[in-house]
Amino acid sequence: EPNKSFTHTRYILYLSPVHPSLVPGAFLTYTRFTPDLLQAHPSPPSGSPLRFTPQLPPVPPHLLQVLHSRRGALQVQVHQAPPHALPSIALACLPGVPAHPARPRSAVPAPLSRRCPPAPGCPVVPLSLCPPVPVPPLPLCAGSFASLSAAERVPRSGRPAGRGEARRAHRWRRRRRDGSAAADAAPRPRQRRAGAGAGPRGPPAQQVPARGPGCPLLPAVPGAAAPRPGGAAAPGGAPVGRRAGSAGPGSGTEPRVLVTRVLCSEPRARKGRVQQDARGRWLKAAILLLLLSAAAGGGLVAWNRLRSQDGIPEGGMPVDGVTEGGIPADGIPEGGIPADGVTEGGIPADGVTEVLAHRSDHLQDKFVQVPCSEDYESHQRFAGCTPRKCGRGVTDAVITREEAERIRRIAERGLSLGGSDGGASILDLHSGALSLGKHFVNLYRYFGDKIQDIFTEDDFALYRDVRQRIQQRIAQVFGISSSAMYLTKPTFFSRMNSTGAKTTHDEYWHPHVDKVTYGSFDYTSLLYLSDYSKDFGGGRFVFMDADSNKTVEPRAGRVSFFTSGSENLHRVERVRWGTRFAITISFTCDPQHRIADPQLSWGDRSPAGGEEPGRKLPL
Ligand SMILES: O=C(O)CCC(=O)C(=O)O
Ligand SMILES: [Fe+2]
Repeated sequence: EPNKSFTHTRYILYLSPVHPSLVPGAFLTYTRFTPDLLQAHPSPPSGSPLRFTPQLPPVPPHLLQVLHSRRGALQVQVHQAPPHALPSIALACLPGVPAHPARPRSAVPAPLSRRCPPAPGCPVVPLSLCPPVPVPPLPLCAGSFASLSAAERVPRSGRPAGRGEARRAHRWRRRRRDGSAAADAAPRPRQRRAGAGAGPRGPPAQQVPARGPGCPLLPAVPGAAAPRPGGAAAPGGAPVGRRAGSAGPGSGTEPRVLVTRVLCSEPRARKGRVQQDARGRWLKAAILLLLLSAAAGGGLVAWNRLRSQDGIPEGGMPVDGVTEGGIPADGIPEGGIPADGVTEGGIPADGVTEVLAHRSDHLQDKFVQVPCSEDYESHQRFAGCTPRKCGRGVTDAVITREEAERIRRIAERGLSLGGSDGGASILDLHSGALSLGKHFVNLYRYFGDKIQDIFTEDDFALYRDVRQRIQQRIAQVFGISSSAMYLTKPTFFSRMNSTGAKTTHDEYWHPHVDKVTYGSFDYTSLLYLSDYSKDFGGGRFVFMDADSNKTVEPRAGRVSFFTSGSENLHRVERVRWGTRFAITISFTCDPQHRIADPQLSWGDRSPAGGEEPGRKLPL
């Protein structure tokens, strides 16, 4: 429902542990609005084979951010940039996953649904088609948001809403027409169930109590007392909730999934209604005056800081449709409206962003340990390799700037043969993939033995040497054996600039978890080949932690490495100007996903010949 008063919305999906399909190690998946960006989020062992599908248009993908995933609950945030409508969410069962509690872990499907063929074998069935199972009522907790004032149930697919539901929806509409604050705060009953073609949704129904400290996130209580929305205003705003479970006659005992929508910012209109006395106004004016004089004095300092921090080029302001202040010419700042203190990718505008590595630093060894996520538990563990210690490190002491320069020239030469129409091009010497226009070609097939005019043995030797040194450093820092970890795919050069994306492949700025996105990764490393704020602006790497963001400013020769699970959710800021080069070098603990170092001879593919680019190495 378009609502200009709100800037972002949180959906909290509570996965009922009583769902019949709950099996250890099953997966919750979500999409980022476009099917080909379909990503799976491996849920913890008690997870649910539920598919979470925000509707495709009209909210652009970069407005969705997975905030949090925990046993039984996934929290996503949608940054709403008016006039985009809020997305709908459809939840669906993945049939074919037998409801068998004793299902062995090893039989769990691969976590990446991109690898799961959409059909047959992996059809998405709307939640409402899942077999209803009566469950005992459970106590309801409302999460950390203080007052969820409204919730609603989803009628079963194909079944028209009951008369009670229709009546309540009507009442809601009437309140809304009357302009009551309660209706403002309440979600509009949905007309269609997302993705399922279902009839009208239930009305706003329940007010749930504030969650006490230590109150766990629990699924919905069927048939819980259901005061009307608007009864209790949230402190500091009017968050509203939306619940979806199976509804209908008897459905009070069939909660399966609870979707809570929390509108996180206060309606602006309300702020305007706040009375201010004359003293308050005078105080405001005085503060403003103070701020203005401080701003005048500090302007120069701020400008200089901005130049170095945000990578504004010496020659002036960024180009390519990006205006001063980083607001693209389309009027919507990158990632939506940064009201409510949040900008794209959840970087809080209130300064809760720490710099892990400044471009100007020369870091010997920086390492920050973070608790491992449970992601590794849903995969086979490999002794001496699978992360037990998780974290992120940055070093400028493994690869020299000269070596980075040479590697960068390899990337430039390779990418000069192709290049994406959009802002992100890749060159994967292992698989041969090279961006070309809106597609990829195979370098080795396309250019054959001409490859040897482009790259030399020395280039490939340096590439190998560099990756081996990075591998050794990772092994040393994480206390594992270098020989127990293997290069995996994709390992690739990236070239990013401020050209607008032409395909989803160009959208490199989305928050993601490498283990989810790429499957086989256990350790990710990035070797930067150009300098932030000198060669390009924007394009910082951002670890997105729950409490703050931590940035790594690229610098030629800088190696950033981290465990690939969701303890290291991250994104790359959009490049504002210039060109950014990097290599993503990835490692796996699973020998099955091992790949070979690239060979120049791959360009000379005799029928008998040699290893296939990108082919997995035999065990
Ligand atoms: O280039 C970067 O800084 C990060 C790239 C990245 O996140 C990835 O390749 O998965
Ligand atoms: Fe990544």
